[in-house]
Amino acid sequence: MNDHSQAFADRPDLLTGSETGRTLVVANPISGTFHRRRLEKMIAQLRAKGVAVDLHLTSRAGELRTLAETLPEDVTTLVVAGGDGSLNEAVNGLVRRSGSPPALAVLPFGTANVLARELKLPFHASPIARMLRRRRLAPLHLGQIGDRAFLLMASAGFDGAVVHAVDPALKQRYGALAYAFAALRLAMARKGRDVLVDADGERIVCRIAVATTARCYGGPMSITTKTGVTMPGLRLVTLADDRPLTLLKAAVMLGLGRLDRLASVGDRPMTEVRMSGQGIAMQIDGDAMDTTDAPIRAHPRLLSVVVP
Ligand SMILES: Nc1ncnc2c1ncn2[C@@H]1O[C@H](COP(=O)(O)OP(=O)(O)OP(=O)(O)O)[C@@H](O)[C@H]1O
Repeated sequence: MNDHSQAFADRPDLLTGSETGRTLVVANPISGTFHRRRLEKMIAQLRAKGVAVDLHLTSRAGELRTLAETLPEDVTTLVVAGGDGSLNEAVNGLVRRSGSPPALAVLPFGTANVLARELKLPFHASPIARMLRRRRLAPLHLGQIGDRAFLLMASAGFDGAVVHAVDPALKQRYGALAYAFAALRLAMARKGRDVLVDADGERIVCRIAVATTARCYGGPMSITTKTGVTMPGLRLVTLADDRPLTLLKAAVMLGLGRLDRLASVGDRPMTEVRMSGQGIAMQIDGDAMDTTDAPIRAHPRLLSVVVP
């Protein structure tokens, strides 16, 4: 039993099969901070303690989703060694399984690693191996946009435009700084576009709209204090204007975890939201996505995640 046992009270199947099953580690070798030796050290430590572990390296985008959907039944833990984009693929495979899904775990190798920050996961091999052996589970609440699941957020407006504008070569080289460069360039040059948000029967016009399951955003920064991935309920966070000074203030307040102090920020619970607007850009879990006005809501399936 653990602190989250109550949250699993009506889903005991998510807590079963812990010690006897196999663990599959799927690593994305192109994720931002991939580190072969850290990966091998974690696996060696698990095997030394008798945990049955297999390793698979992805060779293309999209592979993880298929793997997660078709995992053999005896795999009870899927460890994603990668970032939030890889995790998004994994959850989209796991929610399509008919039976009880394996627990998800993370060896953070991404650039922003928002889920890892949200769950306060360790980043080094030994504490992760210990965490996997202890196998303490928490519920992982997801959102969906249309039929695609997300584990952190789906958003439209300035932040979507930044994700689309990031140069992959700069991201590989400078990591999270590449987002700051892109944001600065866009903030100075770009003509803002309205995002039209239909939120549970109300129309909101803003410049950034984020439907979030998570507390963290863009790394360790906090976009809301009113939800988190282990809690049910999405929040709709909006920013009414995206002039450079407002964006600067928003960045500072995000860093302080007090975004809701800004007059131009809205933070409300949401059930169903649609986002639209001429020429707006969208992102999902930190990756660019095609613009869609498909409904955004809580995902009906609950997953479980290994936590410290
Ligand atoms: N072998 C591969 N070759 C090319 N792309 C891959 C491969 N494996 C996975 N991908 C894609 O790489 C994308 C980015 O990977 P990932 O999210 O792991 O790292 P990141 O972008 O550095 O981290 P973060 O999302 O935390 O910023 C994923 O969306 C995934 O679809």
